[in-house]
Amino acid sequence: MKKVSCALTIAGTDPTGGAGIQADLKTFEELKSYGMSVITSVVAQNTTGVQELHHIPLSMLSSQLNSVFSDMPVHAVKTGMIADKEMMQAVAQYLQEGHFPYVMDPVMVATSGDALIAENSRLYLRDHLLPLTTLVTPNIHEAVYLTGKKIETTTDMQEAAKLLVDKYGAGAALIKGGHMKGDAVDFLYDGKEMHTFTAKRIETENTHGTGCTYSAAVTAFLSQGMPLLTSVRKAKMFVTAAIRNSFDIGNGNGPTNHWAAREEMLFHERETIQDL
Ligand SMILES: Nc1ncnc2c1ncn2[C@@H]1O[C@H](COP(=O)(O)OP(=O)(O)O)[C@@H](O)[C@H]1O
Ligand SMILES: Cc1ncc(COP(=O)(O)O)c(N)n1
Repeated sequence: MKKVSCALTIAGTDPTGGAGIQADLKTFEELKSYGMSVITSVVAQNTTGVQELHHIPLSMLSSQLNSVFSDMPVHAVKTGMIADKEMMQAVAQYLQEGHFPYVMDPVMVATSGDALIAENSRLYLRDHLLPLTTLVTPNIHEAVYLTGKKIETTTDMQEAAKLLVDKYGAGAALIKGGHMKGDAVDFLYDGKEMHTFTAKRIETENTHGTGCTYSAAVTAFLSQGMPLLTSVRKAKMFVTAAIRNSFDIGNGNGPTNHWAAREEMLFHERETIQDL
């Protein structure tokens, strides 16, 4: 029998295919994990912003979760947009029982600035779901919200990563520097050590779905049994290549390129192996 690694995303949708569930499934596919998805909200959005939101009824959310967990192997889970407390509670039930890595992308606001989760539910995410994570992957704005501290420097980013682990109970925290100035530097704190991932900033406005793609890539590698540090290192390579080859389509922030990312990553890995 063929062995397969199964990754599940629990998130909202993007009909233009750049962010949310669609970006996650494209990423899983390119990285050779079997992709599964539970939809929390249907979002009418595109590269310019969010036009309308429809949250899936709670019973239907639970029913989808039950369909997956009662039948399929689940080797890693990521969550993205979960609109309110009740939905978070329903998801938490399944995560508490599972013995798989869990990556939380604490999605709050789309790249366009539109809110995706209720203001009064954001701290519920921190207080109830964060302690269940293997990894949480906030951008700067989300890290400020979750920690209540301002972030202006790379030292502030590292402090925030430590707080999320030491005070709020995340398994590990990856603070992303896409919204800082200069190089795209991310910090991973795993409870023991601080690791730095640096990529040259790519001059582009096409960053719709970068956070989704990054956390989905980490989830795919974790589903294949790779250690956290390796998974983040490879995911950083993947998302950087996806941004470098992004598509200039739509009238706003264009989407990233998943297939070019896979090709570039494979090429890079072959070169590295030859160098050894
Ligand atoms: N212009 C860019 N050039 C290179 N890397 C980028 C760029 N913008 C974002 N990144 C990287 O993309 C990933 C997603 O980060 P970020 O944009 O901060 O998250 P989000 O999409 O959640 O707002 C991070 O690894 C970040 O460093
Ligand atoms: C359904 C959904 N989930 C998440 C995002 C955030 O996207 P980004 O990765 O650009 O922060 C989004 N725009 N839509």
